[in-house]
Amino acid sequence: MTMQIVVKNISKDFGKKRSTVHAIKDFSLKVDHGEFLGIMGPSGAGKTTLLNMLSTNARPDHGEILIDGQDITQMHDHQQAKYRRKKMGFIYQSFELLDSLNVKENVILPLALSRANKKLIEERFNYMMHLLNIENLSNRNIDELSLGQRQIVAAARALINRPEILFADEPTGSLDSKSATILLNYMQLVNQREKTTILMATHDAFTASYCSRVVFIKDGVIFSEIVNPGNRDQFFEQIINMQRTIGGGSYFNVSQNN
Ligand SMILES: Nc1ncnc2c1ncn2[C@@H]1O[C@H](COP(=O)(O)OP(=O)(O)OP(=O)(O)O)[C@@H](O)[C@H]1O
Repeated sequence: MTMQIVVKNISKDFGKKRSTVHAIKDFSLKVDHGEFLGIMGPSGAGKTTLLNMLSTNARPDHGEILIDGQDITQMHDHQQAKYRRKKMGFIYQSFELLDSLNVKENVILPLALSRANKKLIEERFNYMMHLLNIENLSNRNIDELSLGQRQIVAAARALINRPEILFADEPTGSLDSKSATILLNYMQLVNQREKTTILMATHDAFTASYCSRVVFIKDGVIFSEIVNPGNRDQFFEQIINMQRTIGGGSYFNVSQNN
């Protein structure tokens, strides 16, 4: 695999002088093409701030973020917006599906916005619905779907324009364990079939056990990392142990999905 993302010494502060929060501190990271990377750490560790900077939704105060050699922090806002539309997909806990549109209209939205031709839109739509096994939901309204179904539909929308990088922030946060498992299996499938790089922040050890590597953040810096040994149960145990080492109290959810 080749290097896709190179983060060099980025930092991000919030607030004014006296009450400054150093959310991310002199942070460096490398991610290969096709990795499924988990980002874990206690509440307030900086996970969301990091994902926001990697996805051009926030700018670091210092440092560089190279994606395939290009420093995305140096782009103008409109260039970043175009870059996001073309290369990135997003799955967040809150879905952000539009209630006024049906499933199909929601899923094809990213392609429709980038004015793709109709044939391509139909092809990609059919492929995604088939891949995620939700063809039967095409004509439903969003308010007729279960939480789990909404999350899978949100995943289909995030993936329809074949993003090179998929960002997921607590994607299983509002799902029961069955729906979470279904979504994670699909994410893994997409990672393997489409070679999509996935960057996922989560508190949940079961969710993280689907990753190929997990980095643990504490107080804005990398605390440690673990590579999946090729066995999910074993990886799960290693993740739980690392969570215990880092601390962060009961906020870590180690049992819900297992
Ligand atoms: N817009 C903001 N304004 C001020 N402080 C912020 C802002 N966004 C984040 N922070 C602070 O930066 C630190 C890192 O927050 P961040 O949301 O990245 O953590 P996190 O690891 O994602 O936490 P959680 O697991 O609770 O979502 C926290 O101390 C947070 O309070």
